[in-house]
Amino acid sequence: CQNVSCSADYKNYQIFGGCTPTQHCRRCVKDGLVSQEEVAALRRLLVNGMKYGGSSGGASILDLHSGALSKGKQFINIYKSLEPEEISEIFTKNDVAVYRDVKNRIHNSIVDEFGLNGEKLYLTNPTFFSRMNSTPAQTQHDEYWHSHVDKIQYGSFDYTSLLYLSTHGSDFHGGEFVFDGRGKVVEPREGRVSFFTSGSENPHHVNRVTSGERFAVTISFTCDPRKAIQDPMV
Ligand SMILES: O=C(O)CCC(=O)C(=O)O
Ligand SMILES: [Fe+2]
Repeated sequence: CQNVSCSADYKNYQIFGGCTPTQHCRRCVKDGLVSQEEVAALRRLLVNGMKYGGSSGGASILDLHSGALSKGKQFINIYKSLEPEEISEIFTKNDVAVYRDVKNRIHNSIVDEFGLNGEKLYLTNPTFFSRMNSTPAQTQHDEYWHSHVDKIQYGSFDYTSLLYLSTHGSDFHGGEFVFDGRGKVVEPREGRVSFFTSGSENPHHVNRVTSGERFAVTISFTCDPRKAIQDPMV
């Protein structure tokens, strides 16, 4: 991991002991936390979900918690617009168990790396699968290449994690993850997990994908129990 000085962003929110990053801000990359079989299951889930939707531009998301799925220029809620049989074509109980296990492992890794109290770090919204490709943007949601700070963009985030389900240089070109400033790059590769504190100490963007398809999962954590979300139900 690489240490960075924490920004003052967290002071604009309530501070939660044993969780809020006020002293230790960093960026970590871990390989080997997630197995090839798990990656394959999650990637299949994402590809299956996209059969029922997909953005008309270059960025599509599927959020199993809220049910949001990109479709054309908008979003549908899979739990409202799809039949139960269609939902079961997207994911099985086993796939959801894989998702939960992987998420818990990443949670534990963040807790260890930052010395947190595990009971005080919660999953938050939005947590979602993403597919990015080189299709020209149709709406702002497709413009994934802009620099941003997750805590400012999404509010509740304190720790952001990213799980990559495809590999830069073989499944797709472009699409590197870049921390702005000194331009430190994380090359997406299958099973790689990157996590970092979500404040202004870690502004970042994704380079435009020039060919192929980039699959990832954004898994977000908060220290605020009021912002906690539950595992998806099946
Ligand atoms: O997919 C990525 O590598 C980064 C996505 C991202 O920055 C975000 O979801 O906030
Ligand atoms: Fe981000």
